Amino acid sequence: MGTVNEDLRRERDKCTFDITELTTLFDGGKDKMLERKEREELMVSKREFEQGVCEDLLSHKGKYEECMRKSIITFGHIRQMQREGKIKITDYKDVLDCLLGSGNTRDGSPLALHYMMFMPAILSLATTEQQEYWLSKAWDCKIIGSYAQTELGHGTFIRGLETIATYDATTKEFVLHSPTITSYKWWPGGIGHTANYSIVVAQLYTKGECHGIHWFMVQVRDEETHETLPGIKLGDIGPKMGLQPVNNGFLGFEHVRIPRSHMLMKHAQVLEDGTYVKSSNQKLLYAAMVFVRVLILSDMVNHLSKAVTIATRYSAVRRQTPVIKGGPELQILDYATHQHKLFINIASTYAIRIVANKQWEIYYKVNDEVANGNCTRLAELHALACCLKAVGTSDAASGVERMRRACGGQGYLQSSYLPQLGAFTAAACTYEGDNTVLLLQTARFLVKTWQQIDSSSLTPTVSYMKPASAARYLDRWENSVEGIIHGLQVVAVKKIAGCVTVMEKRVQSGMALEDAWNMTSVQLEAAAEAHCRVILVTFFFEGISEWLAKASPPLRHVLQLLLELYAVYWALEKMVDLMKYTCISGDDAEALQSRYEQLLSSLRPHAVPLVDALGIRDELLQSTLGAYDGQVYERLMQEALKSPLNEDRVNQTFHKYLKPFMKGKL
Ligand SMILES: CCCCCCCCCCCCCCCCCC(=O)SCCNC(=O)CCNC(=O)[C@H](O)C(C)(C)COP(=O)(O)OP(=O)(O)OC[C@H]1O[C@@H](n2cnc3c(N)ncnc32)[C@H](O)[C@@H]1OP(=O)(O)O
Ligand SMILES: Cc1cc2nc3c(=O)[nH]c(=O)nc-3n(C[C@H](O)[C@H](O)[C@H](O)COP(=O)(O)OP(=O)(O)OC[C@H]3O[C@@H](n4cnc5c(N)ncnc54)[C@H](O)[C@@H]3O)c2cc1C
Repeated sequence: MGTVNEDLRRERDKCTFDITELTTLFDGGKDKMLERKEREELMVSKREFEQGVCEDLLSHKGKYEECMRKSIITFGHIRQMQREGKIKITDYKDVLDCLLGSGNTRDGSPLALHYMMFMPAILSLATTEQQEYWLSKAWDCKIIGSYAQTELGHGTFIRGLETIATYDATTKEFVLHSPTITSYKWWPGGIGHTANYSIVVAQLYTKGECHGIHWFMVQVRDEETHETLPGIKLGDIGPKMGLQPVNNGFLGFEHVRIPRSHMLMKHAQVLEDGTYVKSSNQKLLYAAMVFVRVLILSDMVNHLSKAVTIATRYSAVRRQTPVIKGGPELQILDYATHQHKLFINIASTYAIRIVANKQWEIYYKVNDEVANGNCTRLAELHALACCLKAVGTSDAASGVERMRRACGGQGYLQSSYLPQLGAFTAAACTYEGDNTVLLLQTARFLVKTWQQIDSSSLTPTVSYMKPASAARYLDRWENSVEGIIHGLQVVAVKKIAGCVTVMEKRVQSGMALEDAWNMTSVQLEAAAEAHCRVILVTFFFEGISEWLAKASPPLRHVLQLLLELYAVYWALEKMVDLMKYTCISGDDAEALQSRYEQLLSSLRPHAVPLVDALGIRDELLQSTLGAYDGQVYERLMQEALKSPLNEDRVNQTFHKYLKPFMKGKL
């Protein structure tokens, strides 16, 4: 729009640190930042980018079609980069990072699952030869894939899936069948009208015996005509709360035959004669889910970055109520309650970015170990990925909702882009494992760790449990980031220990272990969350310390404020637990509250620069409220005028219904 809103300009004039310096750290280095900017520049400069109608105004079908057009721009660009050797399948995480961070659609993409699940599943579950065959096709988008695991009847309990794959040794084929309505695959992204292949999860039967769920490559549509193949039943599942163009669908099989080579056999195999060869570790079969959970945490950074950018810029522009009679109305950003809404979410954005990067490091390390036959840390990685996915998506979802409310009524408009971000983050709380279920998986690991604490050495992410349970550790409280981390560690350990004690008592009183677990599961979920809070604050602390070593003094100061705000906020949120389990006093708690309020004031001048540093360009932010120039009111009006309802001065329903109704004729 051109001129920058005066209030926003003033915010930027006051900036005390080098924004590019912070963007460089956030992006993971200068090269990565430049690559991202170059990629985004290329993408938005494409002629096709601007064309088309606003997705929000389209029908369910229209959204799919428009998003397909736009997705091809992004995915075409990714393929081009890959053909030029700029990105490699070995750096698959980076491929996904570019894809998710620089996506140009408003509400997801029908090709998302191809990259987010289909290819990761091939990488995790296919043999080298299978990868050579399938990945090259998928990587070049010669085939488009989906991932069909969830069924109408079962999502969480995957051992209860009903789709059957029976091996026929006479023809060396598997026969896929959906025996009941509840066995129909339900939710696979892209299956509705986009994918021609899908990875399908089914109960494997060979030589009359069931060996549990396994993963199969199944062609569902003709590669040329895109017609559904015989025996395959599929379609779209209809409008959802969001992510309309992701093209989630249903899929069923009527005795569909696929070659033996289409079972993904990296970990378990069926030999030609039908002999089943078990995986050295059956949990490796779940490897793709771990990868995607790790990926989802990274994706939350994109959504939260957008939400805080929109809300913070809008809050600098929006003025409401003079605090002194006759004086100017205040920027809403100046209200402490407003800072309380915004700043923790700005801090969370930085925290989740750092934690997600650390999780990737652990993921790759453990994966290398597994590739060399060492599965010692597999359970730990699973527990970590589960709780970080659960707490990360839940924090992102509540953060986005808070940003929506921080924008008042305007935040409720689709043109603000906050409702779509809300739908993205809400979906992430459910897909790839419902958050409660995942926290209970982490709790299971924590309980086992606690029960073996004296007899075995602890893996790194739970190593704090031993010192934190020592009496000496409990006797001190310190109002500092390190002190808060100690306190949160004590809380986590005490909660886990408490759950074990309660369960033991219940079992001793005659309850079955499973019932005792179920009855204690509200506490178990909370214990897993407490453990995750330890991880989040600790990783953020470690990551910021690394950034501080590279940062110039003005930036260092702001980063320290951000870290401290994050730690103090969570100490205050968890005050009941801290009071219950540590020696924190009422005075300490009051001092923390007062420090928190000081931190809000200290961060106030840095709010706009901190979101500018997230580096989201307007074309990707796609928000009337969040654009860099802050011309909020002009954009809101412009978008409102595009509403199809404004095409007619008098809508036909006036004559058809309203007028007769008002005249008492209807
Ligand atoms: C233009 C371009 C723009 C691009 C923009 C892009 C926009 C994006 C758009 C959005 C895209 C949407 C993407 C959506 C992707 C979602 C896909 C899905 O949901 S797919 C569907 C996802 N569905 C789900 O996630 C389903 C969730 N359910 C599950 O994962 C499982 O059923 C379960 C884990 C809960 C239990 O499983 P069960 O077999 O009953 O296990 P038990 O409890 O009996 O425990 C047995 C033992 O196993 C252990 N263990 C378990 N897992 C693992 C593991 N992974 N590893 C290691 N170990 C593991 C466990 O610890 C235990 O150990 P121990 O204690 O015995 O030693
Ligand atoms: C937008 C979106 C995209 C998706 N994409 C795909 C896809 O591409 N491919 C695919 O296969 N699937 C996909 N899914 C499905 C998704 O993975 C499942 O919805 C998810 O795993 C939850 O399973 P469910 O829906 O069966 O819920 P349920 O398991 O029925 O859960 C319902 C409720 O019961 C609770 N519950 C269930 N079991 C337990 C338990 N043991 N202990 C305590 N509480 C429990 C849960 O916490 C939850 O609150 C997608 C879902 C969404 C929303």
